[in-house]
Amino acid sequence: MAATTKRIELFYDVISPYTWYAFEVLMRYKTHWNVSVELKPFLLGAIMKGSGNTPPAFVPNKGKYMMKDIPRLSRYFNVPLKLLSDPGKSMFERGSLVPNRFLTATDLLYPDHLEGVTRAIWMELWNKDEDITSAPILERAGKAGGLSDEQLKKILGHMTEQVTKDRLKAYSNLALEYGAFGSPTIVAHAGGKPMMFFGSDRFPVLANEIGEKWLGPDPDNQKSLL
Ligand SMILES: N[C@@H](CCC(=O)N[C@@H](CS)C(=O)NCC(=O)O)C(=O)O
Repeated sequence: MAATTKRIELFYDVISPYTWYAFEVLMRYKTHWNVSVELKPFLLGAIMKGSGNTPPAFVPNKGKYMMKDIPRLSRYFNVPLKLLSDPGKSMFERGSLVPNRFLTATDLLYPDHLEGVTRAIWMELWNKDEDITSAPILERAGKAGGLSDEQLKKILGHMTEQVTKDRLKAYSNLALEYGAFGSPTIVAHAGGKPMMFFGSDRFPVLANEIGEKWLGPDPDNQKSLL
């Protein structure tokens, strides 16, 4: 009998720090687990609205907790994430529509570059504290992610095309259909019904459910904690 082809969908918004951790873990595990990983940019604002949720930082004590939790997790996951100087401005005033359209257009035109460009945008916001709604910063991220000047020009022109807006909406709606209420939303397909997981802290459980081994957050790093 042919082995089941396992796949994992990562629905993600680059505005979410926890999602950077989940993204790197999945990219590391691509070569360890018998799975394919599909990157699906979505809009966290649409997920919050569609599910009737609110951002956790709106609860003051959760917000304070996150300021402590996020740096701890940066060390645990071995991801160079740093706190933002003005989270309100970066996360709620500027929001994530522009970078998500940039990523969606990248996915539509040059899907092989989506992983690299996504990582580079996370570096700009969550490591360098830059404005990821600004065209020069997106262009810098695009180049760091391997795009040529010509490709970048096409992507920037494609960001406001209907097909890009529709795709972003479709991925947000699909995530809501799976039961999403936040980011990261991870959907595992391993033969039975799709299994939805929320958070970068569910990997040991996910591994157990799909019959793969959890070797800690950074399986190629000897010091990785289990
Ligand atoms: N426990 C999760 C928390 C993830 C999280 O708080 N994600 C935020 C966005 S940065 C969210 O969408 N939260 C929705 C909620 O907590 O209901 C983890 O460790 O990854």
